[in-house]
Order: sequence, then structure tokens, then C-alpha cells
Amino acid sequence: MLLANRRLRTALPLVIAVVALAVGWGLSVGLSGYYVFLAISSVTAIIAVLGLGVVTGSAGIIALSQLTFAAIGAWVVAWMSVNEIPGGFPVWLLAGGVAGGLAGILIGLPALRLRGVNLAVVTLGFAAAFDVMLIQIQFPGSVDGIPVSRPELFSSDREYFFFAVIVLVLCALLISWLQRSRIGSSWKAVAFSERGTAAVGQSVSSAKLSAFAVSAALGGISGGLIAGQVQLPFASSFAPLQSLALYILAVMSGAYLIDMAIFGGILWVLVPELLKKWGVPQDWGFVVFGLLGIQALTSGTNLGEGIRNLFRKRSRKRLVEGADLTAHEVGTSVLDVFAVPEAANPVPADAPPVLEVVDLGVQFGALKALDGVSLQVRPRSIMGLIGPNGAGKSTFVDAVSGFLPQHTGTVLLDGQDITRLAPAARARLGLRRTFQQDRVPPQLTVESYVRFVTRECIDNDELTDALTFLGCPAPEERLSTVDVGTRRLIEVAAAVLSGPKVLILDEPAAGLSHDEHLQFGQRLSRIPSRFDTAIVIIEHDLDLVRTVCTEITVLDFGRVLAQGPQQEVLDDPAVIAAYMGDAEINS
Ligand SMILES: Nc1ncnc2c1ncn2[C@@H]1O[C@H](COP(=O)(O)OP(=O)(O)OP(=O)(O)O)[C@@H](O)[C@H]1O
Repeated sequence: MLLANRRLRTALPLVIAVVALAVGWGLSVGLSGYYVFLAISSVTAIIAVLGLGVVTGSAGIIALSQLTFAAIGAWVVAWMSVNEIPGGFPVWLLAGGVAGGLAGILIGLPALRLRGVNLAVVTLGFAAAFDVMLIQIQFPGSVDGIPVSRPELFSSDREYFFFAVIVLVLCALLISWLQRSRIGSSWKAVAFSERGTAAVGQSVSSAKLSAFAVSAALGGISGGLIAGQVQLPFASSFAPLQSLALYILAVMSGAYLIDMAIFGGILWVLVPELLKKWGVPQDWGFVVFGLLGIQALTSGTNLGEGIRNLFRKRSRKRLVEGADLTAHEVGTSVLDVFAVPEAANPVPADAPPVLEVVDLGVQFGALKALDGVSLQVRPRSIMGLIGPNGAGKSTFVDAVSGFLPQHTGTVLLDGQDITRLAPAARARLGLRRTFQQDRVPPQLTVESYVRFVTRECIDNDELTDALTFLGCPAPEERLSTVDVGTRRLIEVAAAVLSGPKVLILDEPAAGLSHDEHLQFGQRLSRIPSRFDTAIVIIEHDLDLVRTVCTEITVLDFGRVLAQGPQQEVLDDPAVIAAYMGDAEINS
């Protein structure tokens, strides 16, 4: 089933590409002259919007300079054409795309530190500054009236339109492949949570920069095509205000979905044309786009997602009516009869600790959140880290996983000192963590999320087995359609499948019902031997702690209050007095 789905997903874009080429050829011979020119404008706009879909839609970064990258691409193509650089138009176009991509990386660098309005100001400022410069330096050939040479085989408008369609199809195939690859998953992950992205070993910087580069490269290609279309490009075709309108169009339509980028590109040309036909000044097109953008930003969704949700609801309803089971129920019922053999691999008593924390200290101003905390985690063991609210448990996890670099003390993973490493580097070495808050990007499917987290190709059987083992939904289920509790289970499953040496779980069962809690505990206790990993679990539910933990460390006011085998710690009068109270500990 999974294999058949994957084959279909690989073949579908190719089939659509062939159909798109056929439609493009049909239009190139069927449309009348004026509409051919409009159609070329649409295709160039679609490529630019497709790029914006990557940076704004997938990676969630505000970028208001798409037409500046287009201007860079157009300038490079015009310059290469005027100077008759060998290779011809396709090579010039590629060079325009590369130039746009490089400029994108340059503008993307501030994006590593800036967010939201600040980043919008930087990108719009870049667009305005480049616009002023472009007016000064002009496009090569524009002053002397030397037109950009089109490709020899596609010199008429009709032929050039078909050439533009071929370029669009290639760009769309590339984006479709990237969106389904690990890079695409990293864009969606970084849009949802930078901490969550780093925690799975993915560099946040490279995710953001690659989104900027791909988006700007498509901008450059779009501009290069415009240069070939108009043949004498001018700065006014790439004004910053138009970049703003294009951004709104991308947000409103949901341009990370390829069909919606096509819709957005068509709208880009259609709205001004309709206004012209009705005798309304074309600049009112910006007002129309602005209103559509306000609607999209206030509703928090976009047209593409809205339409898809409608279809998904209908097909889900049909599925539930037919089978009378939801996807989650299917996962749970399968688990009830699922028996997984545990690996028989006991740990020698004298085995060195897989995680060793020595004298860890964290200070927030005057508050000592952690003070001299030391602990050792043995291979394939489950250690419970408990303590009252504010005891320092989450601070401990943040410090050990690298999210609080200003801590004192030492962290050793399998004997290696990782104290100075960034979170992503620690994750790649085998120290994985999950979060108290939901950090699972809803735009992905279960399978694409697991494959992203595991950073390698796990085979289909392994994937299905592990998801069933932990009671997760089917691989093809979209994460946006499952509840938060189930998303946390999927987060745990993915982390486990990444084969960590140590997995730190921060309240993993939050959001699960009481029964699911107990089931989760049973599954959790089998993870260390089955997946050869040690677990540190932070949990308030003492039933779960009793079910799964072999050892316990109790924190109180940032210090270790007690440490050792489970029963010994839970019987410690100091723990009873300071943390739980007699009634609860004896219950
Ligand atoms: N960024 C921060 N700035 C200042 N103080 C902080 C910060 N983060 C945590 N603290 C403080 O550090 C102490 C430890 O907090 P922490 O969140 O680690 O506790 P916890 O044991 O995880 O609590 P809970 O069980 O409620 O999650 C608390 O007093 C908290 O207010």
C-alpha cells in the first residue's frame, strides 16, 4: 500500500507535466496574438509566485523583493545577450537564475537573525535601493535599443510562449521534488518551530538560506524570461510595489501549492486586464490584491488550503461512513492485537553511562534555575526526572540539549564532551529530545515527518512497524488532521526511529486520555531494549513514572533532592515532604 502510494506520488507529477506541456502547445497555436503576450506574462508571474511559495508559504519567511530578483535575472540575461555570450538564451536564463539565487542568499543572511516586520523592512528596503540603482545603471542595451535575442527555435511570440511553458514545467517539477524531499520538510519545519527543527539535527540557517536561494533563483528565471519577452526591459517592470502585490497574491492563494501558484500567476494578469476592460485604472489591481491579502492574513488561511480542506473533509466523511472508524481508532485497534518481541540484550552492570551530566548550573538573573546538578544515565535504561513546578526540569533539558548555551558544567554523550556543541550537532550525535509544546509541523504527513526526523531512508516495514508499535496513525495521514496528543506520539516515534543514544522526553503523554496514558507507558517501557536507546522522561504523572522508570532523579529549586532506584527515591522522606506529600506518594 505504502509502496503503491509512493509510486503514484512519483509518477503523478510527470504525468501532470506531460499534460501541461500538451496544454501549453495547444494554447500556443490556439490563442490570438494579444492573448499570447498576456499568456507569456502569466507564465513568468507563475514562476515568480512559485518561488514566493517556497520562501513565504513553506518556510514562513516574509520576503518582499521577489521582483528585484527578477530584475537581477533580467539584467544578467540582457547583459549576456548584448555581449553575445556563448551558449544562447537557455544558458543566459540559467545564469540569470543563479544570479538571482546568489542575491537571495545575500538577502537571506539577515533573515537568520530577523523575523516578521523587521525582515519585511529589510527586504523591501533592498527592493527600493535596487530599484534606484537600476534606474541609474539601466538595463544593458536599453539605451541603444539592442533587443535581447530569444532562443532561435522559439523566436516568435507563440513559440516563445511554448518555451516559457517548458521552463515553467521544469521549475514546477523541481519544486515538486524539493517539497517532497528532506529540504522541503526542513522549510515546513522551520516555519513551524525553529527549536523543533534544530532538535532533530537540521541546521535552521541552511533551511532558511536554501528557501531564500530557491525562491530568488525562480525570481531570477522569471525575470530572465521577461527580458526575452519584452526584449527591451525597463526598471518600471520590476517596481518594489509590484513585489509587495506579488507577495500578497502568494499568501492569499497559498502559492506553496503548485496549482495555487498557477492560479495566482493567472490572477496577476487577469485582474488588471479585467479592470482595463471595464474602464477602471489598472492600478486599482493593487487595491484588489490588498483586500484579498487582508482577508487571507486575518482568516489565517489561504484559498488553496481552504479548497483542499473542503475535499479532505468530504473524503474523510465518506471513509468514516464506510468503515465506521477514524484513522486514530484504526491505529489503536491494530495495536491491541500487536505483539512485538523484545530484543534480549541486557546491559552489563559495569557499562559506562551513555549520558553524564556533571555540575550543571543555569542562572536567570538572580535566580539559580539549576545549581550543581549531576546525573548519569545508563544504556537502555529509563530515568524519570521529576519535581514540582518550577523545579528546573525543562531548564535541565534545554541546557543538556544545547538550547541554553550559557550554562556551566559538562555534558558527556557516550564519553564525548558535547558541552560546546549547538543543538543540531548534539542531535546528529545521538542526543534527541521532544518538547512540552507541540513542535510537529502540521503541513507534513506522518511519513514525511518521520523521514525528516530520522535523516535517513528507513524502510517501509520498519516505518509501519514502529508507528503501529507506538499507536500512531497511518504513514499517509496528514499531521494537520490528528489531535495534539497523537502528534506528540508521532514526535516520540520519529525520535525513536532516528536511533538516538539518549532520548529526552519532556512530558510526552500530555494531551492523552487516561487509557492512552497507560498504553503509552507500556509501549515506552519496551523502547530501550527494542530500539537500543536510553530514555530520560520528565513527567508529572506518577503512575506513568512508576510504570516505566527504573531510576529517578528528583529536582527541587534547581538542586538534586534525591537520586537512585525508583522505589528507594519514592520512599525517601525528603522527597515525600518536599515534593509530593504523604497522601499522593502512598496512593
Ligand atoms: N527564560 C527564563 N527566564 C527567567 N526565568 C526562567 C526562564 N525559564 C525558566 N525560568 C525560571 O526557572 C525556574 C525553573 O523553570 P523550569 O521551567 O525549568 O521548571 P520546570 O520544573 O520545568 O517547571 P514545570 O514543571 O512547570 O514545567 C522557574 O523558577 C522559572 O520561572
